[in-house]
Amino acid sequence: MAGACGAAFGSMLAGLAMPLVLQRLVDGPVAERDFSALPWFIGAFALLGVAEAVLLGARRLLVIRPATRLETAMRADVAAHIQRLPLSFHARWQSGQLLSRTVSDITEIGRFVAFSAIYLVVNVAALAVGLVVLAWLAPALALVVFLAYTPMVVATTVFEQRFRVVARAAQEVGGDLSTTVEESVLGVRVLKVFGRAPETVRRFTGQARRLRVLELRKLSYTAALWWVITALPDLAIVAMIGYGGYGVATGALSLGTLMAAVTVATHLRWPADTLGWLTADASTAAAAADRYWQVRDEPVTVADPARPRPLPSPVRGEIRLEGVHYAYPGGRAAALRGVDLTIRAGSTVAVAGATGSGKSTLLSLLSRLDDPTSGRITLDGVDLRETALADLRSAVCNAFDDPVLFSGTVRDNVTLGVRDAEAPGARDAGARPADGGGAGGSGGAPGADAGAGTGAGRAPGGGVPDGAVWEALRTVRADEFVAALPEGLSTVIGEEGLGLSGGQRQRLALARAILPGPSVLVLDDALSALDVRTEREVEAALRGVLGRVTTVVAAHRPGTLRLADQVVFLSGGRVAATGTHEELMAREPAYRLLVRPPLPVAARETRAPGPGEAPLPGPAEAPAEAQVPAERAVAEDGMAGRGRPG
Ligand SMILES: Nc1ncnc2c1ncn2[C@@H]1O[C@H](COP(=O)(O)OP(=O)(O)OP(=O)(O)O)[C@@H](O)[C@H]1O
Repeated sequence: MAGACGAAFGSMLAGLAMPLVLQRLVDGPVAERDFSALPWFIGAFALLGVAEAVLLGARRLLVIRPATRLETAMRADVAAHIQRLPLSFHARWQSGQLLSRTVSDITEIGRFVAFSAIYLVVNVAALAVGLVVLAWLAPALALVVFLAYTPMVVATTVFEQRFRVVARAAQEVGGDLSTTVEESVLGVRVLKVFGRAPETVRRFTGQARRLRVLELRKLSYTAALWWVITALPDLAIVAMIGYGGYGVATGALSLGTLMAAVTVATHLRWPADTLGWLTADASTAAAAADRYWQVRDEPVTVADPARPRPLPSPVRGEIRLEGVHYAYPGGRAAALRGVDLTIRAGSTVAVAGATGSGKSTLLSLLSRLDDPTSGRITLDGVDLRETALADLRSAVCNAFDDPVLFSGTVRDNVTLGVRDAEAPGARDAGARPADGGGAGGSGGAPGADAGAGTGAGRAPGGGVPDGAVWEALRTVRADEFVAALPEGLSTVIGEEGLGLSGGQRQRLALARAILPGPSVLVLDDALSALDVRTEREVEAALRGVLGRVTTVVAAHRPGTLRLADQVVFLSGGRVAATGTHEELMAREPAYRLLVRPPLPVAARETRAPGPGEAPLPGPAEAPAEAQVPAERAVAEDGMAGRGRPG
């Protein structure tokens, strides 16, 4: 960058030297009509011209590498930073705003660094050097130029302040525009069925119009500045010619000096003219940099400790929550309020509770998507904050109710959680090179795919053998539909997994969670889109395959709750009760109401209570103390919800 500045400055000096050679030529050989030295003058002009051109080219070559490298580095840096930021940050920020900051704002900064920054420095220097040269040639003419250029500085300062505000507003609206596009594309089905597509288009058009108004305001500021910036140097030249012409006529000034002074003033027009848009560029880049640093300065609260404590090997999977509180930034009430819980290694624990009771929040803390506001969580006795995030996330895998799939193949999506070193089955891949077919429950198709996709039955992503991928798919009953896809594991599924049913997407997300062979599996309503029969099959298969894995599952359905060794019943962010499903059904009316709400009278008359279940009181016969807390629990949790799914 310094080299580029030097080259630009050199080319500017070469340009400014030409009028001085001109002065010598006019006052010397031309005035004396002695052209013997003319070739030297021509040579000097040619040399200065070539130097100016070469140095300009050098500036461009020198700057382009560091500037593009800076742009790429900033982009990579902010993208990595966004990935490190906790869940609470992502809950606050619109994705469109993040998109515009990582894409268009950094482009603005890159452009400023590559071009405008250098010329802002060099052109201001050119104006200063030009004035010094003029003062040396003819102080009176320098004064004329100086007086003309002073209002330009004032105008530019005022312009910069105003333009920056509008530039910032335009960038914000650009971010909103990206958010609207993104939401309208992701939510296209909802918008269509509720007939809201035209309204979204109207919203988009409104934002586009607001952007246009702001862009027009930017242009009107620039136009006003341009007017000042173009008019004043012209006026200066007119004044110089008038005053200088009088000086030449009276003999106070040589013709060569006047020509040189006017040429210098003309030469300074470009640096003066460009001040307008260079300042505009600087303001835009400054506003973009503000927006960039707004994200970059967000503290990474969930980070590796300075000296990470290793988890025991192998991880047993005992989890303890001690006085865990969690409050979302800006949330009205704490989502978790003093949760104490022990989850035995290898056990299956179901977390139940009304909507908004804190299930998803609790589950997200187990893999440190965020840290408790107070209290602590340990895994095999190690505080989650004391261990390396990579180790923790190898040990704990999540599947969510909203299964996010990325654009890529089925294989890419399912092997997403596997790091190269830990590829399951990689050790014994040699022993069963083509076991993709064997693992797939549907006969030859999976094997055929394994062969067709990779040639050796090994997946490219993470070095996971296709056999292991099929095994995971079979466990979650996804092997049949994947085998029926046109290219099996290599079928490209669209962004967000569109093209697959909700249940199919959930099963792929589940296969992704079990493939790395975690010690703790966290399932946040991860089977909610499956029909009851498939859910039972998947649960049974999961139990068989996962064996001693600690499983924490947020669940509503009695079938899932019954399978758990322990059910934790949350209410309003607190553990209201723990026990087996049957115990809670027998002794917790609120739990009973949640899991099996009162049936309509006709149905209640024909239905006998289940095993270990006390008869369910109807609204009329329920004891007041049993019914009120239950209803209040449900109502409170419902009230606490902000309509945002966990
Ligand atoms: N990003 C957020 N910002 C502020 N409050 C939030 C946020 N996400 C959740 N909450 C609040 O935290 C509480 C617990 O939410 P959580 O999603 O954990 O409930 P849940 O039991 O999983 O609900 P559901 O069964 O509906 O998924 C709710 O009151 C909810 O409104």
